[in-house]
Amino acid sequence: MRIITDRRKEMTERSETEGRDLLSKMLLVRDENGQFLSEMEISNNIIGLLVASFETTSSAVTAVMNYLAELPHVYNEVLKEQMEIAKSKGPDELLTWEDIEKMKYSWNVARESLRLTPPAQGAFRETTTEFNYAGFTIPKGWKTFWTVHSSHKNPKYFPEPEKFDPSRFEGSGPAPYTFVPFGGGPRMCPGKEYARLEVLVFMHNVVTRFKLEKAIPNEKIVFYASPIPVHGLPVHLHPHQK
Ligand code: HEM
Repeated sequence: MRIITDRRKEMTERSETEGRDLLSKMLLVRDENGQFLSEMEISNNIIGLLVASFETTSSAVTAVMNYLAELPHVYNEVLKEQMEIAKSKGPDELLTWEDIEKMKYSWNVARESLRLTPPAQGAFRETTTEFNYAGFTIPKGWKTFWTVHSSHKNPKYFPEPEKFDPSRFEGSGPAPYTFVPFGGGPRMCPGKEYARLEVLVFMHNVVTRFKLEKAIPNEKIVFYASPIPVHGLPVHLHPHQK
């Protein structure tokens, strides 16, 4: 809270009108009544953003690494795709947006990982109208919780739902609103594209350098807010032969 108070004072003294980072932008934004956000609201928003972005992405990256270590045929296909991209670049050249767009198989793998091991389990919605679901009447105004698992494991939309099969995402992919690791509708995750970038860049940098071997073969997955291997997924990294 003190950081927020000090920054507000500093910005007022300097008559700053352009936000240079998230905190200063939040200090400048006004609500529909022209009021600035309170320090408590700003603090809640920043903590909310950290919770929504950090643990989810870390869980997603960990789950992908776990599958790559466990499934050599999937790892080999990802390696092939990522090596093609790596070979097309100079030694210190950074990845570009065009490179990310080429990572089609890798993204199918990441999506299949998000389907089977989703970092977020669902979210709340308030019903705007009464409706019937599975023989139950849900009245208008009730708070409901939609879950990711019931859709992701539904054999009607995902045959052999427990099988890791990235080809489900080829072509037009799953039907709308059946693959929902980032939610859906107007409150869908705003960090979705950023998360895609983080996961794919991580995959590229690990796979093009190393083969992965799990240090604990049957490591248990536990749920805090997101699923995470109980010991943090220790792996042996074997550099590729030159
Ligand atoms: C793999 C990573 C991530 C997953 C699986 C994920 C998943 C989700 C889900 C399921 C929701 C609820 C959506 C809904 O109610 O329909 C959500 C909301 C949200 N996410 Fe993410 N998220 C991820 C990464 C991120 C990142 C990187 C950021 C920010 C940089 C972020 C920021 C948010 C915010 C602010 C909300 C609340 C949106 C609102 O209520 O309007 N998320 N996320």
